[in-house]
Amino acid sequence: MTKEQFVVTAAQMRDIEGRIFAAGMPVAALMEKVGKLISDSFARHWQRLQSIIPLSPSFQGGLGGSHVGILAGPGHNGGDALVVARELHFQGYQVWIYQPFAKLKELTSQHLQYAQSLGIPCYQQLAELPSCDFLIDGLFGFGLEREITGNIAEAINHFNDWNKPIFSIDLPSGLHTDTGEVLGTAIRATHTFCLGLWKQGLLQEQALEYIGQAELIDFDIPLADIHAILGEVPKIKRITKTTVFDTLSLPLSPTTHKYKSGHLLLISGSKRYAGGAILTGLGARASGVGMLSIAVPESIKPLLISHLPEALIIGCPETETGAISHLQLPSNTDLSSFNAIACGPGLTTDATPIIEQVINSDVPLILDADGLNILAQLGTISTLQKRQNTTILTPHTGEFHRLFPDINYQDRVKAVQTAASQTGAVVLLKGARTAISNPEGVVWINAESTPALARGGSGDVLTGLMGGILARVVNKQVNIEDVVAAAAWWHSQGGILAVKERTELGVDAFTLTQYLIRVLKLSIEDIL
Ligand SMILES: NC(=O)C1=CN([C@@H]2O[C@H](COP(=O)(O)OP(=O)(O)OC[C@H]3O[C@@H](n4cnc5c(N)ncnc54)[C@H](O)[C@@H]3O)[C@@H](O)[C@H]2O)[C@H](O)CC1
Ligand SMILES: [K+]
Repeated sequence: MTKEQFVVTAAQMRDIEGRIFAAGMPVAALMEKVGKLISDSFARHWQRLQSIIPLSPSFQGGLGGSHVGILAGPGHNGGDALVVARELHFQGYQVWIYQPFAKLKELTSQHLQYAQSLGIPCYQQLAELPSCDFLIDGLFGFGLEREITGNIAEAINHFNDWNKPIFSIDLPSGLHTDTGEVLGTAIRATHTFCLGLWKQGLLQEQALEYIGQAELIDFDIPLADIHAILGEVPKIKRITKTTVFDTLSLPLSPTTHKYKSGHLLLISGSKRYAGGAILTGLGARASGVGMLSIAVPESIKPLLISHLPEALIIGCPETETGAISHLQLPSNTDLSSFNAIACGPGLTTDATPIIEQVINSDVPLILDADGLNILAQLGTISTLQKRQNTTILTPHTGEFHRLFPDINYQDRVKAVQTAASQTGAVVLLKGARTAISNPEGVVWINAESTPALARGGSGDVLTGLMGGILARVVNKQVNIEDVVAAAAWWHSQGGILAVKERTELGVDAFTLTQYLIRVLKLSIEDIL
C-alpha cells in the first residue's frame, strides 16, 4: 500500500506519531521537518496561485514581497505554523503572526519566542492586524477536542470574511478530525496540507466546502508504524491509481482473446428510457470487456444496434408500458453463460420478474437504478438472503434510503458498512465522496470527484463500466470491493478530465463515456 491509501482518525495518528517519538525521533525534529516540507510545498502553490488570483494593492510582487499572516494555535499545529513563519521570513516574505492564546505548549512557545526575536511582529488582537496577501492556518490540527467558541470563533469568522487565500496545516481549523463536522466554526481553506496520512474527516462530504484543494505532505512515517496501529489490512482505505491498476490487470496478456476478457450481460432500458441502455452499454464498452450482450425491449433493439454495433443486442418481449416482460436469451444460452450481469438502468419498475430472475441466478450481479427500486419493493434483506454469489448494489442516497430506511446515511462510512453486512453484498453509496464497503466492513473511499458528474445518465455509465470490469476480472481472484473501487475511481477521473477540457457544465453522460478511455491512457502513461 502507498501512503496515499491510508486513512486515520485523530487517535490513530496520535498513536502512530507516538511510536515514532518512542523510537527516538525528537518531537522538535519532526516539527522542523514538517514545517520545512510545508514551506517548500507552499512556495510552489503560491507561485501558481499568484497567476490566477487578484493580489492586494500592498502586494510588492515576486515571492519575497508577499505579506503573510500566520495564525498560530496553542498546540503543535501552531508549532508547525511558527516554523513555516520563520522559514518564509528568511525567504523574504513579509510575515506577521496572530497568536491570541495565553497558554502554549512548550515547543510552540519556543518557536514563538524565536520568531519574535527575529523581529516578526506578533499580535493578540484582531483590530491590530495589518492586511496580507494570504493566511496560513495553524490554529488547530488533530488536537481539536471541543467546539470553538468566544474570541477564537470570532477570529475564524473574521479571517473567513477577509476572502484571502488560506492555507490550512493538517486540517482547516474547526473541523472534527474524524467526522469532518464543523465544531462551532471552521476556517474555509483554499488549500489544505494534510500531514503524514489522510485524516478521515477530510474524506467526509460535510467537510468538502472547508478543505479547498487537499494535498498530502508525506513526512516519511515508516510503514511498520502505520500497520502496527491500523493492522495489516486497514479497514478504511482511500482509492488511488495503484489500487485501480492492480485490479484492471493491465496490460493485457498477448495471448488473450475475447472469451478470456469476460462476457457481460446488461439488462436495461425500456421504451420510455432507451437512453439508459445506450449509456450503460457505452460505459461497458469503455471497460474493455471481451463480449457484451445487452437485453432490451424488442422495440428499442434497432436503436441499440446503431449505437453499439459490436454488442449482441437481445430483443425481449415487452409489457404494454414498454418494459421488458421476460428475458428471451438466444437458444442454448442461459444466465450462467455470462461472467457477470449488470441490471437496472432505464428498466422502470414494471420489470419485477426480471429482477427476481437475476437475483435467483448464480451469476455475479450488479443492481442499479430501477433494479434497486424493485429490490426495495421486494424487500432488500429478505430477497438478497437467497443469493450465494457476488452481489453489488450501487445506490445514490435516495435509492439507499428506499433500500435501507432504518440506516442513517449521514455517516456514510458506517451506513455502507451496515448495509453491506446486513445484505452480504458490496454496497457503493454514491456522492461527492463515494463510499464502498464489503460485508466484512472493509471500506474504500473515492476521495476525488467532481460535481459535474451529478447529472442524469452519469450513474448508468458507472454501472456499465463496473459491469465490464467485473466480467473481465471476476475469475482472477480479485476482491469484489476492489473492482467496485476501480470503477468508481475510473468514472470520477473521467469526469475530472472532462471538466478540465469542457468546464463543469460540459460533462453530459455521453461525453463522459468518451473520456473514460482517455483518462485510462493518461493514467497508464503517468504510471509507466
Ligand atoms: N507532534 C509533532 O511534532 C507533530 C505534530 N503535528 C502537528 O501537531 C498537531 C497536533 O498537535 P496537538 O498539540 O496535539 O493539537 P493541536 O495543535 O491541534 O492543538 C490543539 C490544542 O488546542 C487546545 N484546544 C483543543 N480544542 C480547543 C478549542 N475548541 N478551543 C481552544 N483550545 C482548544 C488543546 O488543548 C490542544 O493543546 C497536528 O495537527 C499537526 O499539525 C504534525 O503531525 C507534525 C508532528
Ligand atoms: K489547521
